Amino acid sequence: MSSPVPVVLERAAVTAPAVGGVAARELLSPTTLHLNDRRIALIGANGQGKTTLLRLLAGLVAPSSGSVSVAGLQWARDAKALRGAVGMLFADTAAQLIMPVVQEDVELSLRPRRLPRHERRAEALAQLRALGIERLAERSVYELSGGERQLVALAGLRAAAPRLLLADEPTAALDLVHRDSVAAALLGSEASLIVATHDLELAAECERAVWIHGGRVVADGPPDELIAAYRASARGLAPWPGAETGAEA
Ligand SMILES: Nc1ncnc2c1ncn2[C@@H]1O[C@H](COP(=O)(O)OP(=O)(O)OP(=O)(O)O)[C@@H](O)[C@H]1O
Repeated sequence: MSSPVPVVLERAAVTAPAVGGVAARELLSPTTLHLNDRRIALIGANGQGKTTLLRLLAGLVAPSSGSVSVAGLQWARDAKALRGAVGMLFADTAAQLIMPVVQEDVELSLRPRRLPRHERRAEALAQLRALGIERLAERSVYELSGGERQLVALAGLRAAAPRLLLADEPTAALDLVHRDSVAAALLGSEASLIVATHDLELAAECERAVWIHGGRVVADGPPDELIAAYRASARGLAPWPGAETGAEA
């Protein structure tokens, strides 16, 4: 197994600019994090900043202050190298599938590897088979269900073989059988994984969890401990982090 891809945030913050009459808003407070584990789960309630952090790591949003580096590289300087090294699976995969037919879409991800056509086809089919969706190979991407799209997008990402895989709610739309195959594919991948998820079973299988609340990292450590604390807050058995001190809940 390859060593984890180091991700370093030094007081990195994200601010959404003012739009029309809506004031600028800090989505992620200045955050310092050193992530160097193979499987990391981002947990927390809706709208607390998990996707914002993933978007920062994927280079989809620039830090408004501070810095972010992935494998020692920064998006502002090294975008070309990072594009090949980092892959993101979006929660809404509608925009992630580009080609009209499933197999062609997965093959597109294999282009940079410059394989002969027949090898590309075989590899694309192997990726679909690994997720239990070989039957979708000839289908139009426009006809797929939400869960099927999620699986095809993951097959394409795996084919691209990024070193760091960012996944936003990868199991949310899936039935139990496909949820298990996606969880196994993510957790068993050669790539380092940072996954934002409400699937606490998936989070529990990671090596480390980071709990994000109110745009801040409020806890960071072993998944079992963080999940127990998060459950207690979500069920009203403990205050939300920061609530005792009057910070935003
Ligand atoms: N471009 C933007 N402009 C303004 N606000 C934004 C923008 N993007 C996200 N937000 C807000 O930032 C907050 C955090 O959103 P984010 O998507 O990071 O949450 P999340 O923890 O991933 O939530 P969920 O579990 O619901 O996916 C939310 O209140 C969201 O409305």
